[in-house]
Amino acid sequence: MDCGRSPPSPGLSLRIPGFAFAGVPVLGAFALELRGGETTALLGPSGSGKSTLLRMVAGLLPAPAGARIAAADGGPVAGRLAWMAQQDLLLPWLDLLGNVMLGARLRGEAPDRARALRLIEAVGLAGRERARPAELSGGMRQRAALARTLMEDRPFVLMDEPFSAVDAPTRHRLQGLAARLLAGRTVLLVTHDPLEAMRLAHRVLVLRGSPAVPVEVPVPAAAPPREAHDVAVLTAQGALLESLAEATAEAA
Ligand SMILES: Nc1ncnc2c1ncn2[C@@H]1O[C@H](COP(=O)(O)OP(=O)(O)OP(=O)(O)O)[C@@H](O)[C@H]1O
Repeated sequence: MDCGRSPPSPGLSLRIPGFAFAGVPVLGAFALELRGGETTALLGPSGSGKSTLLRMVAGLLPAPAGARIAAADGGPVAGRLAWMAQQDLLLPWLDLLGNVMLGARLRGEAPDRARALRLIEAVGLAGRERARPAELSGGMRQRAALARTLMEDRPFVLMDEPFSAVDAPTRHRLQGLAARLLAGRTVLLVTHDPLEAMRLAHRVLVLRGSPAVPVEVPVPAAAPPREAHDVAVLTAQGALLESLAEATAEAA
């Protein structure tokens, strides 16, 4: 199934004047353009504000005064976002098909059952439509979560450590699947995994400093998805790891 978007999704423009929780600064002031149809990976030390930024973009946290989060096509951001988290957030009492169609049901719309079935097939879960989440492995549940994210067919996709809870080979397969199915969307991917960032992202940012601001790091010349064993990917992964170590030392 071709889930890519053509033409690609619009870009997202973020201008954050800084952000604090109860007076404790978390994010510094910065402006960031997420290019349309591209995946931007965001890394940084634990507590540097990655999820905070993601939640702000998603509208789950009130943006501070003076912040601007805008779509490059002038359209709204709210209502055009899909979210995929580390926890699959599947409802245990619904089967796989019910979970994939949940968004439409919650909005009181008639779900597109044929599309849901095609997406379930695309993530390799055909034949498991009637299975409850408890009957699926962790990797299968994340694939189900990916199908549910794609079911929303939103131009903007926010992913918060989407594959961190699964084993390395499963993560590797899920990354390939996500790259194929999310092609053309504007994706902001929070991850702790430098290899994941270098495989999937057009641009890689590290939150550095205190309060933290995103700093761009070099990526291999080839367009993503990139092979994990590619020398350029491994070299970039090493450099990213060093940048993360420096960021962690700065934050300590
Ligand atoms: N609701 C909240 N109220 C107060 N402080 C918060 C709240 N949410 C997060 N924080 C604080 O804001 C800072 C940034 O948290 P955030 O979850 O964005 O970090 P992160 O980079 O995503 O971390 P991790 O990699 O561990 O998930 C942390 O110091 C955290 O304790």
